[in-house]
Amino acid sequence: MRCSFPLVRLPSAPPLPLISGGKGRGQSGGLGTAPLMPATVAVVGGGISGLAACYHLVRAPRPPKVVLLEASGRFGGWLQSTRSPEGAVFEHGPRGVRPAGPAGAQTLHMVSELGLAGDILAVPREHPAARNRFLYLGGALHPLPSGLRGLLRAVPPFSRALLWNALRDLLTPAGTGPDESAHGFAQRRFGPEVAELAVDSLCRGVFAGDSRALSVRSCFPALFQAERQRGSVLLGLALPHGGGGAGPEAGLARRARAERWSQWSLRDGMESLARALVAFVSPRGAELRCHSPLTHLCHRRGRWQLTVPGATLTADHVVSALPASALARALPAEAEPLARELRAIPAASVAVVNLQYEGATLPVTGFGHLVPSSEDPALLGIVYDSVAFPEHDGTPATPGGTSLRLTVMLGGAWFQQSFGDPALVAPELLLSRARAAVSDHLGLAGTPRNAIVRVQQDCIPQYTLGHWERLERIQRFLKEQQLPLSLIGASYSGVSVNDCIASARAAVGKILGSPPEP
Ligand SMILES: Cc1cc2nc3c(=O)[nH]c(=O)nc-3n(C[C@H](O)[C@H](O)[C@H](O)COP(=O)(O)OP(=O)(O)OC[C@H]3O[C@@H](n4cnc5c(N)ncnc54)[C@H](O)[C@@H]3O)c2cc1C
Ligand SMILES: C=Cc1c2[nH]c(c1C)Cc1[nH]c(c(CCC(=O)O)c1C)Cc1[nH]c(c(C)c1CCC(=O)O)Cc1[nH]c(c(C)c1C=C)C2
Repeated sequence: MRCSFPLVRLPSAPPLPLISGGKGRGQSGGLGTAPLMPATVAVVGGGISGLAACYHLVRAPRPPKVVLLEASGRFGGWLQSTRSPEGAVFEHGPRGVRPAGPAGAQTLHMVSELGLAGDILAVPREHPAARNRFLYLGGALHPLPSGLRGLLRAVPPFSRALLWNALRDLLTPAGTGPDESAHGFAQRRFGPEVAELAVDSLCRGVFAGDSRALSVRSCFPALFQAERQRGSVLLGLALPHGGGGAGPEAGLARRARAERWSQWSLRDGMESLARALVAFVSPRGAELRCHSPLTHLCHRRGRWQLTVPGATLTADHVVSALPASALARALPAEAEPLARELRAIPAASVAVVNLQYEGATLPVTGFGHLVPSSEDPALLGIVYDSVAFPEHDGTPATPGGTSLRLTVMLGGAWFQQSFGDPALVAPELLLSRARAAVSDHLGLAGTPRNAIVRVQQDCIPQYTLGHWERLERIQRFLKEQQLPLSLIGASYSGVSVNDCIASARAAVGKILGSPPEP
């Protein structure tokens, strides 16, 4: 079966007008082009991005027919929460969402409309889980410097007061290259110590990635822009900048600002956000199909044909909320230029080990600690879940006792070299590495009451050097071929839950010709 990806256009299917992602739309994110108001939209991939796309589509004044295809037997993608018989909640994917910025506010608006406002668990900015983060280095935990003390005095493991790094940033001329590794950028602007300890760990704690391979332009766009626009990262972040505060702040977002939330979760865990989206979109006409992996996607005579085992569907517009590599696998040979770019967006695997200890006490209190790659490449960090969200601890084994939840994250960009093939690694090995780390780093040597090991394969996309050019080539291909295909999700312009939801909203805005309400 041949598809019409090449520049050949059939006479019966004249090109439909394009809605460009450019002027006047006021939204970025969501790669792709769209005809005006398609009758049928197929959304592929039922993670938070695909579900959020369905949510915005069904809320349109005249919604198109919406079909969602999900390969697995459940919806939510990496939003995975387990509740133990004692009522403890364990997160195997995201555990906290930031309320800040327009994307944070839009997510909260959605949460509110889904009827979840009463389920929010918020962490205020003054809380230890918001204020304290640690580095594990040289066999000891070190608080990450904050406030004036960290600026003026040398705080181990840093050998100098951060003021010197700040001065270096103020005096170093802005870079001129189109992109740079996060490591190279930090080294140039703040010096080797900040690059090797702080930025190395930051990249591990957000992307499970290697700062020497990750792109500063794509992973930390605010830092990159700050340097380019103000000549200094610190000045750029401190001075007011255009954009940002778009849209009226109401409801939950206003409450989040008033109560100074730093992050939030949900009483039944993050997966309950996916469940609420399914419950919202299904009665509004969206057809949700799980166990329906897309195996082939092609564009013929102006319509999409989507092949899933045992069936072929047609649609006017496709929203791909798949990981880039999964979309590449479904494309026909004629779309090789697009598939090649998509395959070049890799993803890192993370072993997520949830542990719960009875009657244990942490030596420090905070969000958790990160481990620089120079200390132990295999061990990314440990989240002290009970500090941020004690409501998820469940009932302790003994009345009046305590039940401490921790999550150890292992592997990431170092998975293969540390543990071998993620598909073959023995869970017992990961569990023993995780328990050893908890014992060595935190002094908790007992037997955990609960232990869950999940190997999350290819779970965090890696925006490597030149990622922005890849996105431009993808965009150009879609535009030249006039393909009614939108690419959303973590593979492109931000991995956070907020970014994924924002990419879905922006793509639906382009499909419908106006930004979704509100
Ligand atoms: C361990 C971990 C911790 C994280 N922590 C945080 C955090 O604290 N805060 C935060 O904001 N973010 C966090 N994130 C990031 C965030 O959770 C993810 O980036 C986000 O959930 C990705 O959503 P998505 O819908 O784009 O992709 P996915 O969740 O990957 O969804 C894609 C879906 O497509 C399906 N699929 C694949 N192939 C096919 C096919 N051929 N046909 C049909 N369907 C297919 C998959 O089964 C999946 O359901 C974390 C991620 C991980 C893995
Ligand atoms: C140790 C590994 C990881 C930890 N969390 C993640 C990994 C790979 C994944 C992750 N964490 C965050 C995000 C969303 C990013 C965003 O823009 O909101 C993702 C995908 C949040 C986050 N976690 C840390 C930071 C600095 C951030 C960014 C937002 C913020 O500042 O809150 C640090 C951190 N992550 C982990 C630990 C143990 C840790 C610090 C102590 C776990």
